[in-house]
Amino acid sequence: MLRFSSLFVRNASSNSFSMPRILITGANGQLGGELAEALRGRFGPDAVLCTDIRVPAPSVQSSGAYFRYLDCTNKDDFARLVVEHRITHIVHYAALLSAIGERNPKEALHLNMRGTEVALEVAQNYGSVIMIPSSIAAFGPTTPRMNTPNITIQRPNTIYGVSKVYAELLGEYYHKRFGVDFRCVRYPGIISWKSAPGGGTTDWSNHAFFAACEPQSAYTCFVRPDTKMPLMYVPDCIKGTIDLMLADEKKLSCRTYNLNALSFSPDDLARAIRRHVPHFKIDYAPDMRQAIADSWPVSLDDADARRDWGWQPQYSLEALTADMLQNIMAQRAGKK
Ligand SMILES: NC(=O)c1ccc[n+]([C@@H]2O[C@H](COP(=O)([O-])OP(=O)(O)OC[C@H]3O[C@@H](n4cnc5c(N)ncnc54)[C@H](O)[C@@H]3O)[C@@H](O)[C@H]2O)c1
Ligand SMILES: C[C@@H](O)[C@H](N)C(=O)O
Repeated sequence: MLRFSSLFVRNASSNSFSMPRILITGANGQLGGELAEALRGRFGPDAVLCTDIRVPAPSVQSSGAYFRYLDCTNKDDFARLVVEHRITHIVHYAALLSAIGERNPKEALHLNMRGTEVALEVAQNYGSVIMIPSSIAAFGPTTPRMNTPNITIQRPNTIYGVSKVYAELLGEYYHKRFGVDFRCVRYPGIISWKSAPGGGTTDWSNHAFFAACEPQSAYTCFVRPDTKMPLMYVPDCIKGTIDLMLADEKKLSCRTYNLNALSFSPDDLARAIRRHVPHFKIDYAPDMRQAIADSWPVSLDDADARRDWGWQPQYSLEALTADMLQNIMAQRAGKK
């Protein structure tokens, strides 16, 4: 059920909060609804305000979270929602991802850069904690690809990657210069079944599961079979995000953290899917996304996140595969 923000305001009785009140930008994307649902489960029905420029996605509607229209590049509108809803935490998700960003570089430049600037300004002006996810896309072809360190060479060659480095550095600047409580995780490619991915280079890892559950059970993959990439199941991503958001500030030795979980290729995934769907077929037609994938890490060193705030992913490739297939099949049978 979709809820409306007038109820949200009615329950905000003072300016001091023992519970966080979290605004998510770009909440209609792959990750927003899942995060909203987890946060409401943890902090109660009034804890989350989802915002986006599209009508609420099914995952946002089923999360039960309040929804308001917000173009995150509009500073006045953004500030108004933060004030009216007594927001204590901002999760800035709105962005154009890697592949779609290369098709629309000027649009990506505006949304990803301006959106970040506005979100940080609002966080500074109203004292909100701000989480902005970065990505494996913040690395580039000259970065060490195996066990990529937290601090290393960052010379990405996509507009999305450039914008993620900008978000990391600008957030750290706002932290040092203005005391903004900026927190950032570099997500790998995220795999989920409730919402489709938004146009990235890791989308194959989602598409293959949905194709496997079609009657013909066949998928044509846009990167080569041996393209190993860092990937993660959405429950691990959401848990990591919330854990960092709530972590004791004194324990944070840095503001931007690598998060690692799994590394696998389309060929590895096809073998895992065939353990459940033996007739699954995969073939390959690499396109421009191959060059992007080849410029990104294979795995990340996430020792800092493990040490500082206890990051620990739960899902293996086998567990993720079984859970994805079971949920997609239940969804198709009308049971989800
Ligand atoms: N999904 C992944 O695999 C992944 C991996 C690494 C990092 N991330 C980061 O996590 C965040 C969320 O990713 P996602 O996969 O949910 O993205 P997505 O592309 O699925 O969703 C982005 C959302 O932003 C919204 N949006 C576009 N323009 C907007 C505007 N002007 N104002 C407000 N909203 C606007 C879109 O309508 C969309 O709902 C992004 O910052 C992304 O870079 C995602
Ligand atoms: C990796 C991540 O940022 C996104 N899934 C992309 O491929 O663009």
